[in-house]
Amino acid sequence: MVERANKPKPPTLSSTPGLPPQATVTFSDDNSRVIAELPTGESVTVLLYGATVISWKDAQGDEKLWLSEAAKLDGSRAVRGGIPVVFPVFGTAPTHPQTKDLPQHGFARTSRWEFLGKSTSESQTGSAANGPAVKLDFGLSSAAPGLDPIAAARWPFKFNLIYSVTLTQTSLTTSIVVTNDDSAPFDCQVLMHTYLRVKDITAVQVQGLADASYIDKVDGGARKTQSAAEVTITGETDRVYTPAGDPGAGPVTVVEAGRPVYAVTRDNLSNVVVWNPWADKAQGIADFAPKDGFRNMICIEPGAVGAWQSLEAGDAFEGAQTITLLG
Ligand SMILES: O=P(O)(O)OC[C@H]1O[C@H](O)[C@H](O)[C@@H](O)[C@@H]1O
Repeated sequence: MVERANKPKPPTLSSTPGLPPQATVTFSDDNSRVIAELPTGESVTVLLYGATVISWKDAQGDEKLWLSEAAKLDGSRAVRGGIPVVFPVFGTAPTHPQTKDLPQHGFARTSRWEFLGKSTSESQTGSAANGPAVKLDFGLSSAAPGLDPIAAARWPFKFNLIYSVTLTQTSLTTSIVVTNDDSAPFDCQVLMHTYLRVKDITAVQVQGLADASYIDKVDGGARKTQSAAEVTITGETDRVYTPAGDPGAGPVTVVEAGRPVYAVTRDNLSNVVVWNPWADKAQGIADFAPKDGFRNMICIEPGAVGAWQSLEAGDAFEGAQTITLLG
């Protein structure tokens, strides 16, 4: 049962001018969520609350993201699942003067964003046409009526965020541009808290993090190095990885029962958080359901959270992730 804060307007459906009829992309915007569906059946749903991607389905209708059955979709709390946007602080930062009073993961995920519009194009893989792609743009600024009021009062900077969600037949890209519209500099962190759906967490291996340094939040923030070639999940896992080299260098790949299923590539996002609450922690998270749902999810969270992004007045920061379906 979907809960809504306001009585929705009737959905509006429209096709896309500029594309041939057989390539019609379908849109629905009911003032609480935006849905886009490619002619081949892939779809994405974005809740305006938090600009949270709450569903990404392939052409067969198979869901790629994990969303808690107890997730609140009515704006009463951050969505448990999908892809919440973390800004301007990851976790909490009690010793950082600018963000010390903000709630966990900031306020982007608890603000109502504005839908700025949609655009379509032909996506390419190398030189091959890859069908239509659709891009949905969302905005949140310090002047927005939907800004979380409590959080905004605790972070009094002028800012602008543009968040874009791009769907192709084989991938989902989320990208963010943070602009400092203030006359003073500010520090921020950004992260895309992606809950990927898996069939059985005990059969999952995460590749692409070998030799990366990480902070182990389950072990009191100890600094470690990933010695095994693959990360496997056998208990509560909460690690902030900093892979060496350029963020664009190589994907983080989720392999399930020996079969690669997702490749996550990063653009200008230096960190990757790997999170699974496992049984005990899931038990204590009120909106986590079913309680054994930790078996069907793994969070792979690209972000810029290992250090502060210091933006001078007028400066911008841009980062993106692309999740590609494999196999
Ligand atoms: O419960 P939330 O505020 O949504 O946070 C969920 C999780 O987010 C990240 O993955 C952090 O690394 C975890 O420490 C945290 O538990």
